[in-house]
Amino acid sequence: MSAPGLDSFVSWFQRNNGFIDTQIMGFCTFAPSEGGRGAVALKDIPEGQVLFSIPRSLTLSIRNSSLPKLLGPQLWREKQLDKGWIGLILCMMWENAQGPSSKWAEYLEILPKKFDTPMFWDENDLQELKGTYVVDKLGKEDAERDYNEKLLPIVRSRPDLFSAESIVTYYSLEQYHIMGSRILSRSFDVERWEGDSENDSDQNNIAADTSVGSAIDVDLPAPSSTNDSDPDEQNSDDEDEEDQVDVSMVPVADLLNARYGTENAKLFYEPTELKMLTTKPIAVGEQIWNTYGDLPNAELLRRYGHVDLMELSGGGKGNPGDVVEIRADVVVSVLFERPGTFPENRIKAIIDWYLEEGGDDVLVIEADMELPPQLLTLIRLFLLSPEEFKKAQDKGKPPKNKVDLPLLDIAIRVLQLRSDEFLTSVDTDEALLVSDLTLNKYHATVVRLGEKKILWGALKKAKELRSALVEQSKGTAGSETTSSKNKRKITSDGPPSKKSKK
Ligand SMILES: C[S@@+](CC[C@H](N)C(=O)[O-])C[C@H]1O[C@@H](n2cnc3c(N)ncnc32)[C@H](O)[C@@H]1O
Repeated sequence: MSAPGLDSFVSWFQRNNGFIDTQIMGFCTFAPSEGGRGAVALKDIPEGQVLFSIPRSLTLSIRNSSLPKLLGPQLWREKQLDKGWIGLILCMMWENAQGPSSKWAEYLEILPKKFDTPMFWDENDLQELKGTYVVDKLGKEDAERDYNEKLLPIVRSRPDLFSAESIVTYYSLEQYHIMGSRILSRSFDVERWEGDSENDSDQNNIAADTSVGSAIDVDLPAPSSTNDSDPDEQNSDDEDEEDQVDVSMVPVADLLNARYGTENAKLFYEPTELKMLTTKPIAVGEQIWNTYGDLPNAELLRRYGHVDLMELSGGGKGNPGDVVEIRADVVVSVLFERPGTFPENRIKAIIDWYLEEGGDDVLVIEADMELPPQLLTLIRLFLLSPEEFKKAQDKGKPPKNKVDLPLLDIAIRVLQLRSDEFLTSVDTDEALLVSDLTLNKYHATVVRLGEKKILWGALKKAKELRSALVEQSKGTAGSETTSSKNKRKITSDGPPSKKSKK
């Protein structure tokens, strides 16, 4: 079974030593809400079965493309083409410009040229995402700056490799966005294998692969990191980790769709090849899913151009992985609403210390709608006396957190201000979802509705907790002079973790 247009790609894959178990798996076109083109089980498949395998030499990465060698390794490094995605984008543009003579011609032919991601939306549709942080994360301006200031000068400086005519067709800004979006929605972080070196790219690898492969126990594959690469993550401080993976386009593996909680196949890395194995039994006729980490709809939309909508255990539809992010500056806005109470220089000193200590500048409310411990920790810092704050600094961690009325009042106001960033109500969006919407507007409505439901659920919980505390304080008034009984100890995450900030 094959989806339309895949025949010459599949032949190319098999000719180049790719393996697909065509007895048990085929390609077909599912409904758009099921991912469109994808893979289907042709028989009942047990867990642990190899569905297909891809020789490492067939993955498209800066390691395997011929361009880095032609440009020269020194220039490649000088221009930082080995950092982030820009090098891979250039390689993909280059391979595309080689037409049928590219090793990946048949593969490039089946990759999408159009995307439903907000990167390609007009202003009107982007407005629909107001309240979510999706638009701020698109990185469109950064991408365009990289194109104009990094990629284009390199291309223009080597007319021997990039002719003037080819620049217009193959190295345009439009192509840059297309290649970037292909990487965002389909690439894998492929772990390197032992014996790998800067110089052993392309077909020369085959011999090295074989010798390395024979020395490694291939029966014990390491679990893959699925295709969750992102330039933000690529540019992380963790250089060591970055050195261990190649962001790669992986033919066939990237034909599998994803849906929350449904993963039944996963990519495993071996010395000479990558193998897609079933992680659960799959019944005949079922879709084969390689889910990318059960992401919230905002991230699914930004990276892949789709959303997950399913029946939720508590009723209604949504994505159980949804979250709401709150920037720390919303907390600061609440403090500024109380002039004189929180002097500006004190706010700044506290925020600086909190960030230095590894506090996140974005606080995340998850689907359980609980107030994030980091949000409470941050608010608590502002409520400390100067002496208490000094003590916290000396100790290198904030004091143990407790929820009391002053803290809860600020938290409630933070949630209200964050809610005000959305233009529509839950009811309005629910009504919109059953009306006739364009795909982009439908996606935007699903994303913001999911976030608002969590936000408003959290607000409701926080208000209920406040009422309970007020009641409690009435009950204990007179019998206690301290407010210690008014405070409910929350499960604190202790000091902020030293995680990298995004
Ligand atoms: C890795 S590719 C999967 C194969 C892809 N359907 C194809 O035709 O090449 C990821 C893309 O597939 C689509 N997709 C995957 N899972 C989906 C889902 N659950 N619902 C809708 N679209 C999905 C999205 O367009 C996404 O960007």
